[in-house]
Amino acid sequence: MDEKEQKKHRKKNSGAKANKKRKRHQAEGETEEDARKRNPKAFGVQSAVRMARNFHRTQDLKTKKHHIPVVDRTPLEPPPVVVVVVGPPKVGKSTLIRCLIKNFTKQKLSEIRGPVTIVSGKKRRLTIIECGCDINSMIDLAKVADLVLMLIDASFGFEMETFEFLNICQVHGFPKIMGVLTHLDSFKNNKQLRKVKKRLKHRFWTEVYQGAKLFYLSGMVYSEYQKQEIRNLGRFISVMKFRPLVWQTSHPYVLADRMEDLTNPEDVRLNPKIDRKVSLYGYLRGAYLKNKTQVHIPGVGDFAFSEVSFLPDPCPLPDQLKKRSLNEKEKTIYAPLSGVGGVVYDKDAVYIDLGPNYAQQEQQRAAKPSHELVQSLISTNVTIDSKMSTSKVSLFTDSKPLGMEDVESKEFEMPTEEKVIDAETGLVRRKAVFKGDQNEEFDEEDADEESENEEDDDDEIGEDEDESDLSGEEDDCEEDDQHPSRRAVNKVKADEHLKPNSSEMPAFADSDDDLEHSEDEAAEEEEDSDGNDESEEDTGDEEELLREDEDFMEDSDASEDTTGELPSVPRISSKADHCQKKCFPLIKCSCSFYLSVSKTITYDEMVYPHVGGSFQQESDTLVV
Ligand SMILES: Nc1nc2c(ncn2[C@@H]2O[C@H](COP(=O)(O)OP(=O)(O)OP(=O)(O)O)[C@@H](O)[C@H]2O)c(=O)[nH]1
Repeated sequence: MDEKEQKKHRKKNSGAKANKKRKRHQAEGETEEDARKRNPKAFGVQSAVRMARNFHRTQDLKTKKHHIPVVDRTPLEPPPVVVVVVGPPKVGKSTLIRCLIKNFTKQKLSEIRGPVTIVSGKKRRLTIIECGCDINSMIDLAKVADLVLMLIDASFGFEMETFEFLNICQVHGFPKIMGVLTHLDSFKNNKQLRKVKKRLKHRFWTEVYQGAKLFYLSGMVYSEYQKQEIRNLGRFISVMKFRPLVWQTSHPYVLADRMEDLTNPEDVRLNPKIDRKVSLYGYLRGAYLKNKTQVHIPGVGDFAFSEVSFLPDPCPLPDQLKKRSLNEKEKTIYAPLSGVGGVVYDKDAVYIDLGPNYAQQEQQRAAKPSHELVQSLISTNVTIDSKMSTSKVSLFTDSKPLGMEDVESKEFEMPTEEKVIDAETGLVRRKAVFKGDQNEEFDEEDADEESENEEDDDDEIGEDEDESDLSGEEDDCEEDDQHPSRRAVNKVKADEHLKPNSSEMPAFADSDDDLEHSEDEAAEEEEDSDGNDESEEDTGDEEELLREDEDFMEDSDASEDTTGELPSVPRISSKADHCQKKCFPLIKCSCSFYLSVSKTITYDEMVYPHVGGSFQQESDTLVV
């Protein structure tokens, strides 16, 4: 019987016995070298390819370690990481910033202007800024960027802006760059989508580096990118590590997130090219900043600070308590240029943020017209009286423009004010009463009577109702041989012309002078209207017709008085003063805009943020 060959005994490599054996060998002094000698085959080169691969790997690791000794000067509480969102026009930069802000802070910013600082984690803040498509903005922001989100429209492919920015980045050292593909929803075919993604990815890797991170935003839901994708991107940004760039760590620099022009607005008005004194606010990055050092402001030039001071952190990191995530209170946002930032203490004022909703409403409702009003008031060189006398107003789209002569031609009158107390709410409402309203009432009554008698004057009543038909028939008022009801219709027409005229100057309507005047006027108008009523009671008679015409002329006189007072200087100037006080920061903004584009002005002790221009390395410090 053949005995089955027994399995050979395998030496134990682990366990108590093996450990005992190993210890014994060590005690005897046998090293790895000895083991190699004892069994050279086991340690010999098995495969040349594997050997080469191993060699490369160890070399790679060694070179990686060479970077580590770079001194990281970031303080214990580091400044916010500068995230620059770059891309061609309409690629979705603003949408992405809005989504990121919403993701981190649960707040919606309708309009994004300038840098927005948010707390993104327990130890990280982000300053997100959109980079315009002009080369100057790119140059300036490439210097200060820690992370670049490079947006690419996948439906279109790469655009020149992307490559321009990449080239610019090479000058001062490459910041971290992440690609973001948008407009992926425009692909209906999955195969094509995959192909495009692959092509763009490889192109991106060639330009940036092999394996550079590329995010895909696959489409929009209610004008926002998909929540999960934004969350992933946000998470990635908030845990990402940054290697300090030599240029950035060796230069102190400030990315100004707020600016106040401290120059007296009156001086600026008198001389728009006056030297300005400007305060810039922002986090200091890179290195320490000495007082009275020279600073370079891109696009403007080199200047010296007059003063540098510490301010409380407007967007602080949360307290270092042992917890996993931020609570709602800690998710702060600071974006003064976009109108967000709570209470802000300024050199000469305190600003209180009234919340995003309020800001939006204000912007939509009141702010915009008042901007224009204030700006036009500041930039005006001629008096309002003279302007009013030469200006013309077109009340309806088809009507001929009305000048001062027309207003003085005794055809129109201002409405009178009637205070109406609301019985339910007790509110006092200021109703504008036109003479024509009474005429209208009369017409209606008259028409009722006439309709009972089945007369043909219904057409005129129809005209009365149809305001638009009346607009182009001003000259008819002067004709004396008209039917009285027709006359009344024309008066209504005149009043209607005045209605928009009064709304031409809404800003002056609530001044005190105006109110006082309106009361006087109201009394006057009441008298006039009484007269009118009398005249309207008897129609068809020629004498009455003439009398009515006289009344009309009187009314027109009244209207002349009213309209004559509209452009009077005290009323307007008082309102203008009021506006100036109310909108003070806006005035400063408008002036600063002017300065930023003008380079012929000489400035003294002035610092000014301007994203544009090239950096000359004459000064140590950079303020963007
Ligand atoms: N379908 C689709 N539309 C997008 C996508 N991304 C952005 N949009 C739309 O593109 C338009 C432009 O978006 P914005 O965020 O204003 O683009 P932008 O780059 O900030 O534009 P500029 O500031 O003018 O350069 C908006 O109407 C977005 O709704 C996307 O992925 N898919």
